[in-house]
Amino acid sequence: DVPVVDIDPFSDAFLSDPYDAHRQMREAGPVVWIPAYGVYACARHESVHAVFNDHATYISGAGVGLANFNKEAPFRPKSLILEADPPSHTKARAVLARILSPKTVVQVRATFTDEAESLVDRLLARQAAGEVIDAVKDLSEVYPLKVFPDAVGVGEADRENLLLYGNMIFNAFGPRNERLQKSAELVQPVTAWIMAHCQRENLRPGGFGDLIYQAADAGEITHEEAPLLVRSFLSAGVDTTVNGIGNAILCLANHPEQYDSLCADHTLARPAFEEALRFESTVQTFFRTTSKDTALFGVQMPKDSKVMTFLAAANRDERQWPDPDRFDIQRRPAGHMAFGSGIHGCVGQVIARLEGELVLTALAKRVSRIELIGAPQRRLNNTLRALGSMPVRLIPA
Ligand code: HEM
Ligand SMILES: CC(C)Cc1ccc(C(=O)O)cc1
Repeated sequence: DVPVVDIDPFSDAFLSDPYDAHRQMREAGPVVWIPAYGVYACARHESVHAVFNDHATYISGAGVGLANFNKEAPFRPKSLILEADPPSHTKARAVLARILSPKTVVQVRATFTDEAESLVDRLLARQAAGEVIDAVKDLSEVYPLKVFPDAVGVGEADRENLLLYGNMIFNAFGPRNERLQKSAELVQPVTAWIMAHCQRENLRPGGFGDLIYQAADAGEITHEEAPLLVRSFLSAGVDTTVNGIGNAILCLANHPEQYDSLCADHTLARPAFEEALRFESTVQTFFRTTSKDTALFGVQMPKDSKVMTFLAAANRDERQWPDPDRFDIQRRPAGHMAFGSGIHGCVGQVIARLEGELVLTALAKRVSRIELIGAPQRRLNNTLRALGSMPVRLIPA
């Protein structure tokens, strides 16, 4: 029967350094049982991929966190896309996929590029004037908070609410632990601010948010659904890229020879960002729920069971990747699970890749080395691999 793995995947120790426990779970089998939370778990690439690609057996409608919406009320009104199954998922997905499309990337690339290059220029000027630059507070938290809300059409004021909200939402996919309670202390004012900025009158005409209301005008979705889909942009569109970019900068600071290759060939910016997503996996875990009694790689699971998928563990599975614990920007990590897979695979990934590419390119053009001048501080989160601070010296090119 199912191998048991006695770990707590939401403890500080695990979240600070999960890699040995990932290996333990992979070695134990394709599907294991975590008694601490009463969940099945998949840490191998083959089983994580299998779960994401069978959306009828492993559903999202009962929540993609630890909480089973068949048994307890959601932390907030359900997402119409993330926490939905076909057929309702299909229409919402089509609307967001059209807004966050490769064509959109062409339209925003110049603006996103200017923002990245001018931000790095300003950081070098501040450093030359004697300031210590923090690659999290001054760069990876700043850039996504400028370009994406601008594109959605959110006003400039109080945007730090987007970071507070993201932190809370990603904690809410985990257990109701002290970490979630702390981040939920602000839930009232932050949620009020978020919902206000999902209303059409607070969204710039023609921005990504307004385009959702235009889809409602065209009858693709209802006007009641529109604000909740804008909420999806505000929930998923910032804290993810903040940490995707932060993790990529840390990887390059920790592997200067890789950064040298990037500086010698800027076309490596996109593969470098992709390899950082594989190596550090911004989104570490999330869940599905079995829609019927089923068996996965020989392990029987009853209907209504929670299945925890460890994307970060799948992304370092030696059965899938040669030398998986080596950060290598020349690797082509196609097939990684950092954006998920299947019908719920990240609908914003083209925007995420654009932001990552442009920040790394702006750095590679102007900075010959990123030196850590103090230990980076992690920001522990139930779901995200996140950084709190990273003091650096940016050696000008
Ligand atoms: C490095 C950045 C990002 C990472 C690592 C990431 C990761 C993911 C993952 C793993 C999923 C799958 C969730 C599931 O299968 O249940 C997902 C879905 C999603 N992502 Fe991203 N994401 C990123 C950036 C973005 C951005 C910039 C947006 C823009 C709005 C976005 C919007 C969404 C939405 C709406 C979904 C739900 C899609 C669906 O359920 O069909 N994400 N993302
Ligand atoms: C990695 C995913 C779980 C990120 C995410 C969060 C929230 C939403 C939403 O629709 O609110 C969608 C995607």
